[in-house]
Amino acid sequence: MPSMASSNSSDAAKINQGTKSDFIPRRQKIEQHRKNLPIAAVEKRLLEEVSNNDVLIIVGETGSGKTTQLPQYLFNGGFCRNGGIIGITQPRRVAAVTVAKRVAEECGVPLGQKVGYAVRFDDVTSSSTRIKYMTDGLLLREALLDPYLTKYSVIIVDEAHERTVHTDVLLGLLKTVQKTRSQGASDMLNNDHSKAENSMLLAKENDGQCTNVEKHRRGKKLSPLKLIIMSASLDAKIFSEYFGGARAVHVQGRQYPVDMLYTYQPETDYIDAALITIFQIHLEEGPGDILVFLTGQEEIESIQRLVQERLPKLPESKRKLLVIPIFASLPSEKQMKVFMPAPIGFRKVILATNIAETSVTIPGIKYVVDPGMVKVRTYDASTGIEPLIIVKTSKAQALQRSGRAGREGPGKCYRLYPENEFYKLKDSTTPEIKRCNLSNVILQLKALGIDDIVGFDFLEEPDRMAIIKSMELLFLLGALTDESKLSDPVGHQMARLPLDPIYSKALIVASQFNCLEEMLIVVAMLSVESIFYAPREKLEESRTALRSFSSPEGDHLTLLNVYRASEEFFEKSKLVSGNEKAEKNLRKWCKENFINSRSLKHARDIHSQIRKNVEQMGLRVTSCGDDMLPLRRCLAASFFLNAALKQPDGTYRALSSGLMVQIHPSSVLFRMKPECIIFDELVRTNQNYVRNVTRIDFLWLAELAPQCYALQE
Ligand SMILES: Nc1ncnc2c1ncn2[C@@H]1O[C@H](COP(=O)(O)OP(=O)(O)OP(=O)(O)O)[C@@H](O)[C@H]1O
Repeated sequence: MPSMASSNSSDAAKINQGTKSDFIPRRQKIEQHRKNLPIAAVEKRLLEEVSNNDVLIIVGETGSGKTTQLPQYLFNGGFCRNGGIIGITQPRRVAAVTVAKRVAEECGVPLGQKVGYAVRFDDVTSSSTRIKYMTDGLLLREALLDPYLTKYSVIIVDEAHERTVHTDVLLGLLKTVQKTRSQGASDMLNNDHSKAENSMLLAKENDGQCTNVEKHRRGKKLSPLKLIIMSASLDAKIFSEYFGGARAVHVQGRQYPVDMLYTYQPETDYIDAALITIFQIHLEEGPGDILVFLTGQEEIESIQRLVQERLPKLPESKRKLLVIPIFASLPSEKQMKVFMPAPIGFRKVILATNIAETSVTIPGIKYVVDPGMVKVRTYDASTGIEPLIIVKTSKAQALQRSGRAGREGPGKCYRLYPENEFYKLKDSTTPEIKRCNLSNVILQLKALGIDDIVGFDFLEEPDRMAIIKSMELLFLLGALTDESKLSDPVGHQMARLPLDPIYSKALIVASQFNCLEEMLIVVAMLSVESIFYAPREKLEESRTALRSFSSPEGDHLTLLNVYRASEEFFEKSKLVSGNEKAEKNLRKWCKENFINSRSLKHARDIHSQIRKNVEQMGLRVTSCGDDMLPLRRCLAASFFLNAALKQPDGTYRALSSGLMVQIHPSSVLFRMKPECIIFDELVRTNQNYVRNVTRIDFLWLAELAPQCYALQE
């Protein structure tokens, strides 16, 4: 058992927790709760600050009420007058959804009316929505259709300390939007350029050719935009400087104290230490649920298995422990399970990735276990590889994690490292923009009309090499012209699809190769994690199951076979037993075939969503039937940057980076080793492995991607 030292580092002011009876109606309880939040004491002052400052930075402790309360104060303070919307961005969809639900409840309105949310593929808002929670990525996409974000009177960028690439780009964009909007539309319509533009647009509108954006621009009066940047652990200075010395205010006080505990010694195996700590809390501490932060699905599933294996060894009275996982690739209805109360007498243990790190309040959580590790994607511009690596969290992340306790009553946070290690952690996380492939961002900026990427006013400039490499990739995919402008129609179509540029390209090419029906399935299946699972004790059986789907042409076609087989089974089952029973039967079918039913369900959802997208764009959804040649050629025509050639020793050379790679053992082509392949991703463990691989003909590369391969013949 890791021995823990308690620290009084929590300087939290304990405020009246109330000992009211549970019989008080829920609404009254919520009202009482709202009044007790630290932010409530400064409501009036905050409203004045927002009125007096166009940009305001708010820093306040976790749980003080920023995310849920400030939008309501602004609404009541008249900031939605004239129909303006208060938009609040979150780095993660689970936060946007759950906070919106909570705020709708606090306001006593149905979700989707006054209070709503919008995340990729899920919009729960209406024309009456005035408080809208959304992901930062979604607001960026909205800017494509409404470049001045005219429907918003206030935009709050929440959890800005996370510095996601979307938050960083959004801040740059908002800076320009705010400037333009404060100059006002009267200005726009009065200067000569705008007058000329206006009459041109009027003519177009009369001819019925005006787009929505243009209609909007024509004669629309722009009102000023208020911008608020918020976090619990924000380096206010960098944001303040970026916005020309913007005002920063601090909201003091925390709702409940959180007792911090550290180990005496560093832990050699944090998984084992987490497992022991879960049982230590369960057996020795009072009631309250446990939230454990892990780095990914694999770790979560392994701890879930270990807890479940050990439970039967406990005395019967201690076996009521319910393990619930939450990670990004889990379908959203499964994610929502963590927010449901445990059955009476049970304690919940939530195993989460950093998806549950910021903004969310998970009811019942009293104990947080933080091993101090996180998985991050990095980007090596010279090779184009984006390896996922496990690193120590920053101080900001550690604070956010501990902040998930102490939201409904006093809490405890178990950091599985010594206290002095905490002080050695980096203050904040390296901004994602400095460690990611920028092709998606560049595509979006270009679609917004921002052509000079290097000259864009970034909060922190990305690496030049990363910009150049990403532009090169977009150029080779045909999204950019020789002048680095968005190409028509391919570049514009790619920007409209909410997918990685290579996947978008694959869908666009597939419509020309008459295999879009199949490519939609392949892209949906590639977008989810681990379709197959192979339990150690049933390795042989799972291999046999996989063989029944496997295609000698490779993994993409194998994934297609799985999807088609599952659809066929589902449709037949639905005819016989109805929809609900068919869903249940499908889960059973998945289990028998060693397929991860959660991942398959997620792929089905993504499939129907992207199908809608391509149909709206007017792409032809036709099928190549049983002839898989067009699909493989289409994969070559879109994944050509991920092509590799077999070497005499059986390894492969990736053609665009020159890296030596091997086919991952999970691939159906692992033993077959065809001459030439394309792959979906390159992962670096002890070796460079390529995953999701398809056999192609080397000559197709020169034919289908001459911009890349013609000269190499
Ligand atoms: N879904 C919920 N269920 C129950 N209580 C909630 C819920 N959401 C919020 N609360 C309560 O409201 C308080 C304030 O939450 P809010 O998210 O506004 O704080 P915050 O200051 O934005 O915190 P953070 O910086 O961690 O996001 C929480 O501490 C919790 O007590």
